Amino acid sequence: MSPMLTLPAPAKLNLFLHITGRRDDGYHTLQTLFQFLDFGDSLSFQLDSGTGVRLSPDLPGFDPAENLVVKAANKLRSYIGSPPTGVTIHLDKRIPMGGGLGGGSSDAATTLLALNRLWGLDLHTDELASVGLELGADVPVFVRGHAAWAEGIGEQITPASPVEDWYLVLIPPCTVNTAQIFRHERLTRNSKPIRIAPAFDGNHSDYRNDCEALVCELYPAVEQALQWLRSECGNARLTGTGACIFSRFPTESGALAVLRNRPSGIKGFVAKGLNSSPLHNRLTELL
Ligand SMILES: C[C@@](CO)(OP(=O)(O)O)[C@H](O)COP(=O)(O)OP(=O)(O)OC[C@H]1O[C@@H](n2ccc(N)nc2=O)[C@H](O)[C@@H]1O
Ligand SMILES: Nc1ncnc2c1ncn2[C@@H]1O[C@H](COP(=O)(O)OP(=O)(O)O)[C@@H](O)[C@H]1O
Repeated sequence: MSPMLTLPAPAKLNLFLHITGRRDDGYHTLQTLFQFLDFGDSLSFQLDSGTGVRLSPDLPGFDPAENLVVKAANKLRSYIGSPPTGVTIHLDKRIPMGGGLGGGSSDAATTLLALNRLWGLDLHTDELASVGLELGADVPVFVRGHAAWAEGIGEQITPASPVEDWYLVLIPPCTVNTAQIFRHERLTRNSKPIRIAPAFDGNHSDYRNDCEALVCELYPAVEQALQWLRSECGNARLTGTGACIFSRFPTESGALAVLRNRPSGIKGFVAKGLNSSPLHNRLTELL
């Protein structure tokens, strides 16, 4: 039996998200600031003597073939032509699905980096990021492993260093469909492009999430949670296309105090913002 490699797949926040246009292929141009969280999924990888990709456990009501972990492993297998071995993967899922926390994309990135290491492929990060982009617009930022400004459809990435504050993340009891939000006629798509500033951290009322108004209109649970969080601590914002919302705090204890007070029926957690991905930190430790 080969040794097992266990790696983290961190969640992300979009500290702001401006939509600046729509391309002919329907994808949207945006400007966003990504930061990782010290909260996420965990994946374990073990090579085996087979040729296929096996994933456990099944996510309830979800076709395993559609899991981005399996898709990432298969995409890498076709990219290299002849996979050296099979692999068995265990996914410990903690990031809420469809929450705007990037769990699927992060799981995919962790799978690409793990198999690059275990199969001894030595593919460059640029190559892994372009394989990842075919799986989703957010995968490259997780592959590169640094907090970043993203432009284009999310694939043009510039490393950034926003303040590593504490965040309270609330999980309203609903799942938002990203494609539904992007195809909606009432989504605003005309934010004026801003210039990237190295010290900028999105913590300003001029910066917002352009999906927020529409998501609140379509998902009252998100609007209620946002109103509550704003009444408690002033700042609160949607991440990605939701449904999760977050508020920033200078201390962990401040965030935990508001979490304890949350309305019944809403889950949440407190986590620290990280500019360096725990996945990359772990891979470096293992070198
Ligand atoms: C907008 C973000 C911000 O982080 O939202 P979240 O998904 O995290 O909430 C992401 O870039 C989303 O990335 P991801 O979830 O990987 O999206 P994809 O699978 O690539 O695309 C899902 C659907 O969203 C639309 N889409 C996505 C990204 C983009 N820049 N323009 C789009 O119009 C497309 O209709 C696409 O079919
Ligand atoms: N391993 C995975 N974890 C989460 N979602 C996945 C996974 N594989 C495929 N998906 C699909 O990707 C969608 C987006 O998931 P996720 O990345 O967690 O949220 P978001 O894009 O809102 O940040 C899910 O609703 C689900 O249909």
